[in-house]
Amino acid sequence: MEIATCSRMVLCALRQQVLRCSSHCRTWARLLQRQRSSCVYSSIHGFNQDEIREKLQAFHGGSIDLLKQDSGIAVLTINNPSRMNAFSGSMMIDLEERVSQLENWPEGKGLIVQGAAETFCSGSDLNAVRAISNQQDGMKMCMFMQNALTRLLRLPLISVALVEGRALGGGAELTTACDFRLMEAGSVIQFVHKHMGLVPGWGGAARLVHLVGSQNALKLLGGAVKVDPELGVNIGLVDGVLEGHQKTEGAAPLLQQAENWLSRYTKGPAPVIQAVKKVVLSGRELPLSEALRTEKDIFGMVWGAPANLEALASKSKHK
Ligand SMILES: CCC(=O)SCCNC(=O)CCNC(=O)[C@H](O)C(C)(C)COP(=O)(O)OP(=O)(O)OC[C@H]1O[C@@H](n2cnc3c(N)ncnc32)[C@H](O)[C@@H]1OP(=O)(O)O
Repeated sequence: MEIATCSRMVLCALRQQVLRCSSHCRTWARLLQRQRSSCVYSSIHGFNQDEIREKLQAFHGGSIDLLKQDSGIAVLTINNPSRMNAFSGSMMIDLEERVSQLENWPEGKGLIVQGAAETFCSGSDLNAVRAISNQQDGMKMCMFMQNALTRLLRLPLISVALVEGRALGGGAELTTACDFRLMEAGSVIQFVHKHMGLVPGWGGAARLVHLVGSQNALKLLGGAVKVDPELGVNIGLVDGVLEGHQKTEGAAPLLQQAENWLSRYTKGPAPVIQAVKKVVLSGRELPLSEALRTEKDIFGMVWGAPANLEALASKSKHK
């Protein structure tokens, strides 16, 4: 083949590659924009993020810790052991910041949300709740947490709440902002809101109805039912039960068990795992026509991409 013809072909292939890349970039940008604008509340709802952050900052204590691992699985730890991992105001801000970090993690595939010191989370810090018991501040805190937890659930990562000990009130709501829930034998999830003269406000009721149906949700909220692992599995709230590592001799540490459980869904390249989460998320949340269009966009990003080309070249069989 003539050198000129050969160079023309290379140039043509390069141009196609550039066009393809810029089209992918535009699709990514559009999807990311969709994800960002997917906060439930913004200024048009009278929500002022800076104002509520300033208020929440006054109630400090504890932290939300993020560990991003080379495996592509991150661990988010609710860390306030002296208050059974209750959420102080500053922890709510921390949570929002950690979610932002996870939204910008190209290598990410999975997320485990756990509590420190062998319990999950006892909900809002009751000291903060008492201090902001006026209706306006309560609503602002509720909007802030709904935004943060909605973004948590919409991360392009497959997420698991690892429930050890107790998940109460807002802690129970937090478990519903993950794709899956694993419970240690002997642990409890309880929407205790009714006993506090409340209903869920962090989006937990809406998500619970999606997970277990309105009949079961009504029972759990109306009766402030203690959900043990057996009941959780029976009603579809819980996806797996882990051996209590302290009570069962030879059992692996809980976090290790959770990572093993999750790894069957996170095996493979990050762009493919993220695409899997995105198509499921759009199917879960969008009206059918919009979900189908989003699925097409996401499909366009994996079609002909390295993982797809590699699989085609290896002539893999699915026996
Ligand atoms: C969004 C709406 C919400 O989340 S409303 C909040 C719902 N949560 C609650 O009402 C939990 C109330 N706490 C409890 O029922 C018990 O403390 C539980 C979690 C069952 C633990 O009991 P127990 O093992 O006996 O420990 P304990 O009561 O001595 O607690 C240890 C220390 O932790 C504290 N703690 C616990 N939960 C919270 C909380 N949500 N806010 C603030 N502090 C909390 C306790 O007060 C106790 O502190 P201290 O040792 O007395 O200083």
